[in-house]
Amino acid sequence: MTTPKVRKQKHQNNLPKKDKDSKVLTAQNGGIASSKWKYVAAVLSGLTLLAAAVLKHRVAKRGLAYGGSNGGASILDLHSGALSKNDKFINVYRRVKDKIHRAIAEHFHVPLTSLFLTKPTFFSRMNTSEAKTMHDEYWHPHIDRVTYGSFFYTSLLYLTTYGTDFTGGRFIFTDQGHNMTVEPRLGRVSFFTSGSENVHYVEKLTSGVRYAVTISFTCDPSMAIADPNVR
Ligand SMILES: O=C(O)CCC(=O)C(=O)O
Ligand SMILES: [Fe+2]
Repeated sequence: MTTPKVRKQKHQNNLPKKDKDSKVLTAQNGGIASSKWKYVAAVLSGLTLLAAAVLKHRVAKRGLAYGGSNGGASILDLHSGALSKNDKFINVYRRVKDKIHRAIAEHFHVPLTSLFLTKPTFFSRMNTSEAKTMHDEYWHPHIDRVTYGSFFYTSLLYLTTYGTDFTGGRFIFTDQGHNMTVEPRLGRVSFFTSGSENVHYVEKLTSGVRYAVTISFTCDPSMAIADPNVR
């Protein structure tokens, strides 16, 4: 969505037909679905869900309202998420980031110490406005490792709910055999390996506004970004 490399993958835009084994993880059922390379978790609960709701209002909505593209997709790239507060720092998404970091390490059997936050890590907003630049074209099937370079693992935390806040905008994994559709839901987390095994796209929105956070991790220490030890 954010780099020119997306355009190079445009030839893949013949949207594949869903195979009969495809799974739809609906916004209502709150379930868990996984395969070897992907995992869609149940919604966050307790304080982490509260943290997601706070992120939606304080960072995604307010932050993106400060700018915004003329087309249908906007991002606010925060990388480490460090924010000055009085005489120290806080991290605006530490609670959810730590939770997802642990979950990826556990699911993919990677030691926590070999899994580093990388960039871009960003908030996104999508709406039904007509695309004005290629950065607005989020609906092309793509491979995150190609698009973003440093990603080994992609995670998505959804801040709005399909069917309530927007329509269209479902996330589709296109691989045959493990075809999966994810309906975003506030607090739902999805993570997957960022390579060619997980080609995916987001359907065009047909109404409303969709907010999400993409938090990405790498196993290459040279691509790690500072993750300040802040509270
Ligand atoms: O917001 C989403 O569900 C995914 C967006 C995406 O695929 C990307 O930014 O690379
Ligand atoms: Fe992607």
